[in-house]
Amino acid sequence: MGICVSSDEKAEREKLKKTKIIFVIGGPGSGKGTQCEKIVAKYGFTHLSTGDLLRAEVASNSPTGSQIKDIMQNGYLVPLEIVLKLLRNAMLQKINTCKGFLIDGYPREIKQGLEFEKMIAPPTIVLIITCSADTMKQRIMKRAATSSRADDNEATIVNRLETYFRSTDPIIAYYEKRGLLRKVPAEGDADVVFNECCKVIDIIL
Ligand SMILES: Nc1ccn([C@@H]2O[C@H](COP(=O)(O)OP(=O)(O)OP(=O)(O)O)[C@@H](O)[C@H]2O)c(=O)n1
Ligand SMILES: Nc1nc2c(ncn2[C@@H]2O[C@H](COP(=O)(O)OP(=O)(O)O)[C@@H](O)[C@H]2O)c(=O)[nH]1
Ligand SMILES: [Mg+2]
Repeated sequence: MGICVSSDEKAEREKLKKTKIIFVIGGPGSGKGTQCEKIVAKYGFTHLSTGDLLRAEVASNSPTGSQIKDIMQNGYLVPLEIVLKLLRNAMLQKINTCKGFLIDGYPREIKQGLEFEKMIAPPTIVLIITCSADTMKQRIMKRAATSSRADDNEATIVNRLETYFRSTDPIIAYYEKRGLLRKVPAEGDADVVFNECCKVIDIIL
C-alpha cells in the first residue's frame, strides 16, 4: 500500500528542498549564536537555534518540555524526534518569507543529520566553528554572568563539552567525505571569524 502524501505536504517538501540550508555546528560557547546573528544581519537568512527552540519548549511547561528539562540541565542530548519536530515546524513557519536557513546547534550526532535529510532536505553546507575547549569554557563562564541559562554552570559545562567531543568527530568525517564541510577557526575576534564565515557563504549564494 502506498503512503498518502497530501498536495500541501508535497509543496512544503519542494519548497524546503529548494531553500539554502546551512548547519552551523561547533562546541558550546564556540560562538555559533554570535556568528549566526552577524550572518542574519548581512545576508537576511533565518536563524533557528535548536537549543533556543528546546528552551522555549521547556519554558512553555508542555508535557514535552517537562520530559526534556532534566536532560538539558544535565548536558545530554534530547531524543532526536523531539528536536526534529520542533525544527521542522519552525522552518515551515518561515518557509514563504526566508532567504535561507541557519540551523544552529544541529546535528549533534550523525543520526540527527540523517533524519533531517529524510524529513526535510539535505544541507547546502555544514559550517563548523572551531576553538579549543579552554576557550569554550572561558566564553561560557563569561556568558554565564548574564545568560541565566540553567546549563551555563561549571558542572554542566564539563558534560556538554564531553558530549560534544564524543559525538562530533564522526559528524565531521561524515560531512567532510560528502564535500559539505566548511571549517572556520574561531580563536580570534568575532569580526575576524565573521570574515571567514562570509567567504564560505558567498560561494553558495
Ligand atoms: N540538536 C540539539 C540541540 C540541543 N540539544 C540540547 O539542548 C542543550 C542546549 O543546546 P545549545 O543551546 O545548542 O547549547 P550548547 O551546545 O551548549 O551551545 P551554546 O551554549 O554554545 O549555544 C544541549 O546541551 C542538549 O541537551 C540537543 O539535544 N540536540
Ligand atoms: N573572543 C571571542 N568571543 C566570542 C566569539 N564568539 C562569541 N564570543 C563570546 O563567547 C560567548 C558565547 O558565544 P555564543 O555565540 O553564545 O556561542 P554558542 O554557544 O556557540 O552559541 C559570548 O559571550 C560571546 O560574547 C569570538 O569569535 N571571539
Ligand atoms: Mg548558542
